[in-house]
Amino acid sequence: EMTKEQRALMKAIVDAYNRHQIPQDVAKKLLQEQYSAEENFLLLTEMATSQVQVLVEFTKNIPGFLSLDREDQIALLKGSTVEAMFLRSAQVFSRKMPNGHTVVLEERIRKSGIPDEFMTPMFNFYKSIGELHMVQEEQAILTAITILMPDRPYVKDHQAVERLQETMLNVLRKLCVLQHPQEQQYFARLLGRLTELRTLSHYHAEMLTSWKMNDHKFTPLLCEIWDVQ
Ligand SMILES: CC(C)c1onc(-c2c(Cl)cccc2Cl)c1COc1ccc(-c2ccc3c(C(=O)O)c[nH]c3c2)cc1
Repeated sequence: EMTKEQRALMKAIVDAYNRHQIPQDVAKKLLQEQYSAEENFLLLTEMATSQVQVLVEFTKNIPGFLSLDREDQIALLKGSTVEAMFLRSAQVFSRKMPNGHTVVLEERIRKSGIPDEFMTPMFNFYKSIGELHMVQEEQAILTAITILMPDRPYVKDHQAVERLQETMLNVLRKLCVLQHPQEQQYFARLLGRLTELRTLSHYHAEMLTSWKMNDHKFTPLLCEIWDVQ
């Protein structure tokens, strides 16, 4: 059973996860603008920039995050943004957005100059997340666990991050038993997705390089968080 503290922690994280979403007018743009590769790239850049802002706000609401060393907070954000955005966009796909967003988002990603060799692993990941049928609480806590990864580059106080992440892992483990009682290994499968996220973030670094080579422009926020340009 979950303790009172664990239930309070889960509520705080799920509320933050729901409170911070991409503004609807930005998400709606996916449906409106036309389909040139240039236009798609610009739209995805706008979505990513908006999503980074949403992630920063969500992260600040993770209990204990703001008590971490400031430089470690930055290191965790920089190190986890791509993975958290793969998780978030995967959830958008598995949510089967009502007004066809999913199809449009997939189309725009497929036609945005991303080299084909990254498409397969990316959409395999989206499929594997969809098959898990995560509940919202699991999505929110898994995102927090991804952000609180102690072995990100440049993290100094490894232990402080590990303590926070461990608290989240304990909540997630209990939540999985509650939500998927018939699936013994559900928790293990969820954590397996975090390994897949690491591979995707390596692919993403190569995607960035190939976009940079073709002189694609990013926003100042993305340049800062992804150390491009
Ligand atoms: C700079 C650009 C070209 C880029 O580089 N790598 C990636 C990239 C890609 Cl192409 C795939 C995965 C991860 C990244 Cl960073 C991207 C595009 O990133 C994103 C990030 C996030 C959304 C995203 C989030 C939420 C919602 C949402 C809702 O919540 O209601 C409704 N629509 C959503 C859309 C889309 C695209």
